[in-house]
Amino acid sequence: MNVKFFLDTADLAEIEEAASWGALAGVTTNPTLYSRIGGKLDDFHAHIKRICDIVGPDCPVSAESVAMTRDEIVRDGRELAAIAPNVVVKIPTMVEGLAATRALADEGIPVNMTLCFTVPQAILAARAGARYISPFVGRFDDISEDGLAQLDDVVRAIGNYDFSEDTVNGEQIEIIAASIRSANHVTQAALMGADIATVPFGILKKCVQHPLTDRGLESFLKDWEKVQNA
Ligand SMILES: O=C(CO)[C@@H](O)[C@H](O)[C@H](O)[C@H](O)COP(=O)(O)O
Repeated sequence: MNVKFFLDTADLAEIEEAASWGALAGVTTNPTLYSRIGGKLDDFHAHIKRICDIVGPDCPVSAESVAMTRDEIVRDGRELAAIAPNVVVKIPTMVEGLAATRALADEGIPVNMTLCFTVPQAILAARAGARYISPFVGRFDDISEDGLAQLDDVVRAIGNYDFSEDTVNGEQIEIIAASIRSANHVTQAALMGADIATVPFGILKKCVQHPLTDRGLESFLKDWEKVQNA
Protein backbone atom coordinates (compact mmCIF):
# COMPACT_ATOMS: atom_id res chain seq x y z
CA MET A 1 0.00 0.00 0.00
CA ASN A 2 1.16 3.48 -0.85
CA VAL A 3 0.08 7.00 0.04
CA LYS A 4 -1.26 9.02 -2.88
CA PHE A 5 -2.63 12.41 -3.87
CA PHE A 6 -5.80 12.64 -5.93
CA LEU A 7 -7.13 15.96 -7.20
CA ASP A 8 -10.74 16.75 -6.21
CA THR A 9 -11.92 18.79 -9.18
CA ALA A 10 -13.54 18.69 -12.60
CA ASP A 11 -11.51 21.67 -13.86
CA LEU A 12 -9.36 20.58 -16.80
CA ALA A 13 -6.81 23.41 -16.41
CA GLU A 14 -6.25 22.44 -12.75
CA ILE A 15 -5.93 18.77 -13.67
CA GLU A 16 -3.45 19.55 -16.47
CA GLU A 17 -1.38 21.72 -14.15
CA ALA A 18 -1.37 19.21 -11.27
CA ALA A 19 -0.61 16.31 -13.65
CA SER A 20 2.40 18.24 -14.97
CA TRP A 21 3.90 18.27 -11.46
CA GLY A 22 4.46 14.52 -11.74
CA ALA A 23 2.91 13.47 -8.42
CA LEU A 24 -0.77 13.10 -9.23
CA ALA A 25 -2.23 9.61 -8.84
CA GLY A 26 -5.91 10.16 -9.63
CA VAL A 27 -8.87 12.52 -9.87
CA THR A 28 -12.23 12.58 -8.10
CA THR A 29 -15.21 14.53 -9.38
CA ASN A 30 -18.71 15.01 -8.04
CA PRO A 31 -21.88 16.72 -9.31
CA THR A 32 -21.04 19.94 -7.44
CA LEU A 33 -17.54 20.13 -8.88
CA TYR A 34 -18.89 19.50 -12.39
CA SER A 35 -21.59 22.15 -11.98
CA ARG A 36 -18.95 24.60 -10.65
CA ILE A 37 -17.12 24.51 -14.00
CA GLY A 38 -20.39 25.13 -15.89
CA GLY A 39 -20.68 21.47 -16.93
CA LYS A 40 -23.63 20.45 -19.15
CA LEU A 41 -25.47 17.13 -18.83
CA ASP A 42 -24.90 16.07 -22.44
CA ASP A 43 -21.16 16.78 -22.18
CA PHE A 44 -20.61 14.86 -18.93
CA HIS A 45 -19.25 11.63 -20.41
CA ALA A 46 -17.05 13.52 -22.88
CA HIS A 47 -15.72 15.61 -20.00
CA ILE A 48 -14.81 12.53 -17.96
CA LYS A 49 -13.06 11.16 -21.06
CA ARG A 50 -11.05 14.40 -21.34
CA ILE A 51 -9.93 14.01 -17.71
CA CYS A 52 -8.96 10.37 -18.35
CA ASP A 53 -6.93 11.43 -21.39
CA ILE A 54 -5.06 14.08 -19.40
CA VAL A 55 -4.10 11.86 -16.47
CA GLY A 56 -3.46 8.67 -18.44
CA PRO A 57 -4.56 5.08 -17.93
CA ASP A 58 -2.79 4.51 -14.60
CA CYS A 59 -4.73 7.23 -12.77
CA PRO A 60 -8.23 6.33 -11.57
CA VAL A 61 -10.88 8.97 -12.32
CA SER A 62 -14.02 8.86 -10.16
CA ALA A 63 -17.27 9.82 -11.92
CA GLU A 64 -20.39 9.96 -9.78
CA SER A 65 -23.78 8.43 -10.52
CA VAL A 66 -26.74 10.55 -9.48
CA ALA A 67 -29.27 7.75 -10.00
CA MET A 68 -31.32 6.73 -6.98
CA THR A 69 -32.36 3.11 -7.63
CA ARG A 70 -30.17 0.03 -7.80
CA ASP A 71 -30.94 -0.72 -11.44
CA GLU A 72 -30.45 2.88 -12.58
CA ILE A 73 -27.17 3.16 -10.70
CA VAL A 74 -25.97 -0.11 -12.26
CA ARG A 75 -26.96 1.12 -15.74
CA ASP A 76 -25.25 4.45 -15.09
CA GLY A 77 -22.20 2.69 -13.69
CA ARG A 78 -21.82 0.47 -16.75
CA GLU A 79 -22.04 3.53 -19.03
CA LEU A 80 -19.51 5.46 -16.95
CA ALA A 81 -17.12 2.50 -16.83
CA ALA A 82 -17.32 2.21 -20.63
CA ILE A 83 -15.87 5.74 -21.04
CA ALA A 84 -12.32 4.60 -20.24
CA PRO A 85 -10.66 1.70 -18.41
CA ASN A 86 -9.54 3.96 -15.54
CA VAL A 87 -13.03 5.26 -14.69
CA VAL A 88 -14.17 4.43 -11.16
CA VAL A 89 -17.90 4.69 -10.52
CA LYS A 90 -18.64 6.89 -7.54
CA ILE A 91 -21.76 5.88 -5.62
CA PRO A 92 -23.24 7.37 -2.42
CA THR A 93 -23.40 5.22 0.71
CA MET A 94 -27.08 4.27 0.78
CA VAL A 95 -29.03 1.02 0.51
CA GLU A 96 -29.56 1.24 -3.26
CA GLY A 97 -25.93 2.28 -3.62
CA LEU A 98 -24.69 -0.77 -1.73
CA ALA A 99 -26.77 -3.10 -3.90
CA ALA A 100 -25.50 -1.42 -7.06
CA THR A 101 -21.91 -1.60 -5.79
CA ARG A 102 -22.26 -5.37 -5.29
CA ALA A 103 -23.63 -5.79 -8.83
CA LEU A 104 -20.94 -3.61 -10.43
CA ALA A 105 -18.13 -5.20 -8.41
CA ASP A 106 -19.34 -8.63 -9.54
CA GLU A 107 -18.96 -7.39 -13.13
CA GLY A 108 -15.41 -6.23 -12.39
CA ILE A 109 -16.29 -2.52 -12.32
CA PRO A 110 -14.50 -0.61 -9.52
CA VAL A 111 -16.62 1.54 -7.22
CA ASN A 112 -15.70 4.45 -4.97
CA MET A 113 -18.29 4.57 -2.18
CA THR A 114 -18.68 8.22 -1.26
CA LEU A 115 -20.45 10.30 1.40
CA CYS A 116 -19.21 7.91 4.07
CA PHE A 117 -19.37 9.23 7.64
CA THR A 118 -19.23 6.22 9.96
CA VAL A 119 -17.42 2.94 10.51
CA PRO A 120 -20.57 0.82 9.96
CA GLN A 121 -21.13 2.58 6.62
CA ALA A 122 -17.51 1.87 5.65
CA ILE A 123 -17.79 -1.81 6.62
CA LEU A 124 -20.98 -2.18 4.58
CA ALA A 125 -19.27 -0.50 1.61
CA ALA A 126 -16.34 -2.91 1.96
CA ARG A 127 -18.60 -5.94 2.19
CA ALA A 128 -20.51 -4.73 -0.88
CA GLY A 129 -17.26 -4.83 -2.86
CA ALA A 130 -16.22 -1.18 -2.97
CA ARG A 131 -12.68 -0.66 -4.27
CA TYR A 132 -12.41 2.78 -2.61
CA ILE A 133 -14.20 4.22 0.42
CA SER A 134 -14.38 8.00 0.91
CA PRO A 135 -14.90 9.26 4.47
CA PHE A 136 -15.56 13.03 4.50
CA VAL A 137 -13.44 15.02 6.94
CA GLY A 138 -14.45 18.69 6.52
CA ARG A 139 -18.17 18.12 6.26
CA PHE A 140 -18.12 16.10 9.49
CA ASP A 141 -16.33 19.01 11.19
CA ASP A 142 -19.05 21.29 9.77
CA ILE A 143 -21.65 19.64 12.00
CA SER A 144 -19.41 19.96 15.09
CA GLU A 145 -18.21 16.35 14.87
CA ASP A 146 -14.55 15.34 14.61
CA GLY A 147 -13.84 14.57 10.96
CA LEU A 148 -10.26 13.43 11.51
CA ALA A 149 -11.22 11.12 14.40
CA GLN A 150 -13.90 9.61 12.20
CA LEU A 151 -11.37 9.10 9.38
CA ASP A 152 -8.98 7.44 11.85
CA ASP A 153 -11.77 5.10 13.01
CA VAL A 154 -12.56 4.10 9.42
CA VAL A 155 -8.90 3.52 8.53
CA ARG A 156 -8.36 1.33 11.60
CA ALA A 157 -11.61 -0.60 11.31
CA ILE A 158 -11.13 -1.43 7.64
CA GLY A 159 -7.44 -2.21 8.24
CA ASN A 160 -8.41 -4.78 10.87
CA TYR A 161 -9.88 -7.15 8.28
CA ASP A 162 -9.25 -8.78 4.93
CA PHE A 163 -11.97 -7.85 2.43
CA SER A 164 -10.19 -9.28 -0.60
CA GLU A 165 -12.93 -11.90 -1.13
CA ASP A 166 -15.42 -9.07 -1.62
CA THR A 167 -13.48 -6.76 -3.93
CA VAL A 168 -12.90 -6.81 -7.69
CA ASN A 169 -10.03 -9.26 -8.41
CA GLY A 170 -9.25 -9.42 -4.68
CA GLU A 171 -7.73 -5.94 -4.76
CA GLN A 172 -7.06 -4.13 -1.47
CA ILE A 173 -9.60 -1.49 -0.50
CA GLU A 174 -8.15 2.01 -0.42
CA ILE A 175 -9.44 4.71 1.88
CA ILE A 176 -9.76 8.15 0.27
CA ALA A 177 -9.76 11.02 2.76
CA ALA A 178 -12.31 13.38 1.17
CA SER A 179 -13.67 16.82 1.98
CA ILE A 180 -10.13 17.90 2.75
CA ARG A 181 -9.95 21.57 3.76
CA SER A 182 -6.29 22.11 4.73
CA ALA A 183 -2.74 20.83 4.36
CA ASN A 184 -2.98 19.76 8.00
CA HIS A 185 -5.87 17.46 7.07
CA VAL A 186 -3.49 15.84 4.57
CA THR A 187 -0.80 15.47 7.25
CA GLN A 188 -3.20 13.88 9.71
CA ALA A 189 -4.73 11.59 7.06
CA ALA A 190 -1.26 10.31 6.13
CA LEU A 191 -0.29 9.79 9.80
CA MET A 192 -3.45 7.73 10.24
CA GLY A 193 -2.57 5.60 7.25
CA ALA A 194 -5.30 6.76 4.84
CA ASP A 195 -4.21 5.53 1.41
CA ILE A 196 -5.25 8.62 -0.52
CA ALA A 197 -6.04 12.27 0.13
CA THR A 198 -8.23 13.82 -2.54
CA VAL A 199 -7.66 17.55 -2.40
CA PRO A 200 -8.89 20.70 -4.14
CA PHE A 201 -6.23 22.37 -6.30
CA GLY A 202 -5.81 25.27 -3.83
CA ILE A 203 -4.95 22.84 -1.04
CA LEU A 204 -2.58 20.90 -3.30
CA LYS A 205 -0.68 24.15 -3.95
CA LYS A 206 -0.57 24.84 -0.20
CA CYS A 207 0.85 21.34 0.31
CA VAL A 208 3.86 22.28 -1.85
CA GLN A 209 4.49 25.65 -0.23
CA HIS A 210 6.18 26.63 3.01
CA PRO A 211 7.43 30.11 4.01
CA LEU A 212 10.78 28.66 5.11
CA THR A 213 11.18 26.98 1.72
CA ASP A 214 10.57 30.37 0.04
CA ARG A 215 12.95 32.18 2.40
CA GLY A 216 15.65 29.52 1.99
CA LEU A 217 15.34 29.59 -1.79
CA GLU A 218 15.62 33.37 -1.82
CA SER A 219 18.84 33.31 0.21
CA PHE A 220 20.34 30.47 -1.88
CA LEU A 221 19.66 32.45 -5.07
CA LYS A 222 21.17 35.63 -3.58
CA ASP A 223 24.29 33.73 -2.48
CA TRP A 224 24.59 32.08 -5.88
CA GLU A 225 24.63 35.54 -7.46
CA LYS A 226 27.61 36.35 -5.21
CA VAL A 227 29.35 33.19 -6.45
CA GLN A 228 28.74 34.21 -10.07
CA ASN A 229 30.12 37.72 -9.46
CA ALA A 230 33.14 36.60 -7.39
O1 LIG B 1 -16.05 11.71 -2.49
C1 LIG B 1 -15.10 12.25 -2.98
C2 LIG B 1 -13.92 11.50 -3.36
O2 LIG B 1 -14.16 10.18 -3.43
C3 LIG B 1 -14.99 13.72 -3.18
O3 LIG B 1 -15.07 14.07 -4.53
C4 LIG B 1 -16.02 14.47 -2.35
O4 LIG B 1 -17.24 14.49 -3.04
C5 LIG B 1 -15.49 15.86 -2.05
O5 LIG B 1 -14.26 15.76 -1.41
C6 LIG B 1 -16.43 16.62 -1.17
O6 LIG B 1 -17.71 16.66 -1.73
C7 LIG B 1 -15.94 18.02 -0.93
O7 LIG B 1 -16.80 18.59 -0.01
P1 LIG B 1 -16.53 20.00 0.63
O8 LIG B 1 -15.36 19.86 1.55
O9 LIG B 1 -16.25 20.94 -0.50
O10 LIG B 1 -17.79 20.32 1.37
